[in-house]
Amino acid sequence: MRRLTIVGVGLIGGSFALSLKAAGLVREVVGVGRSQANLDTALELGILDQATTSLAQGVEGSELVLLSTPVGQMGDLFRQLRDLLPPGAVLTDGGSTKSDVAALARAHLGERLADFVPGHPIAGAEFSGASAARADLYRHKQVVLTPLPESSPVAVARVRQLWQACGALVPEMSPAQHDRIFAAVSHLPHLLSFALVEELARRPDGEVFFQYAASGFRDFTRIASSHPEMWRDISLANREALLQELEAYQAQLLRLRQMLLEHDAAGLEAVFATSRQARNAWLDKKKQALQPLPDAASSNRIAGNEVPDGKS
Ligand SMILES: NC(=O)c1ccc[n+]([C@@H]2O[C@H](COP(=O)([O-])OP(=O)(O)OC[C@H]3O[C@@H](n4cnc5c(N)ncnc54)[C@H](O)[C@@H]3O)[C@@H](O)[C@H]2O)c1
Ligand SMILES: O=C(O)C(=O)C[C@]1(C(=O)O)C=C[C@@H](O)C=C1
Repeated sequence: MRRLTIVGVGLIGGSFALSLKAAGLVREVVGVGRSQANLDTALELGILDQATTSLAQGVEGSELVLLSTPVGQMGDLFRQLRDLLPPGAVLTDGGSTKSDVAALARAHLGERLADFVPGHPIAGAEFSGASAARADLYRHKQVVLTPLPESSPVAVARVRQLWQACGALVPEMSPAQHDRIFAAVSHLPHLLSFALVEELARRPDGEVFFQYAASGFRDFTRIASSHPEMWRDISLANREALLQELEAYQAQLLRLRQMLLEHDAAGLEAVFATSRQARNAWLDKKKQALQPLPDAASSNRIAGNEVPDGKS
């Protein structure tokens, strides 16, 4: 591809650019940002070849545009891109929520809706900005596409091919199913982690607790170091599903509370045992999915999926 544009050059967009550059699939990457300092970092790190704060300049002559800003920015970007997206260009995004993004695209993109393919890389970290970007972030990770009925099959195939070239597996599902799943396995855990740390930080004697907090606390709260703006936008965008998951979790906490009140040792142990078994089974399955196939000639093939070698 001659020119790729990344709107929002942070962990997700920067890693996509680095990965496609490493695969030799893109000649020039243009970054559009709102902070010059972050764009300068991206230029220094070789993520970008050109940088601008103007969306109009940034998408000029581009063949593919990735929106990798917080999801709260996307409505405004779609509104502008309806007229700015070059003819023939494909538009995609990496936002963590999909029903809101699909609705915003439908509301603002007009005839260019067919060129839009919503996506979500299930890979990330608590770090943000261009300096957090890594060429291998998507290797052996999943990238969920939630194509719209209006999305052109050619655009979907193109986006799928590029994520596969980054080393990712690319399942598809509906935006609603996506949001239900990720409310439970991503959005709720972040809410809980932020909540615990903030509650301790607000205590007048909070310092004492932090002083003695160790690896259990560190593991549970790693994601509370994530970007507040990004998580504000995700929480509000997926509010309905998140509220449902929060209710289910509250019911579970009440159940545990009752067991504690009743000194119900067997009940507590049964919950912990089921949880441990489920988590270990999940980890084993993940490990197995990453085993190379017996006849795999290269590490680019992994069980159940073909991952191309980056040449198109
Ligand atoms: N961090 C993760 O683990 C993760 C994983 C999967 C998906 N996502 C999603 O990917 C997107 C980006 O996340 P990230 O972790 O790369 O964030 P990030 O903070 O590292 O990068 C986002 C960048 O977008 C820029 N930006 C914000 N508004 C802009 C605008 N209007 N125009 C141009 N640039 C703008 C910010 O200044 C920042 O540099 C979010 O939608 C997030 O929900 C994040
Ligand atoms: O590893 C992390 O720090 C992440 O938060 C990554 C994580 C997740 O919850 O798994 C966060 C948000 C995304 O949309 C996808 C992935």
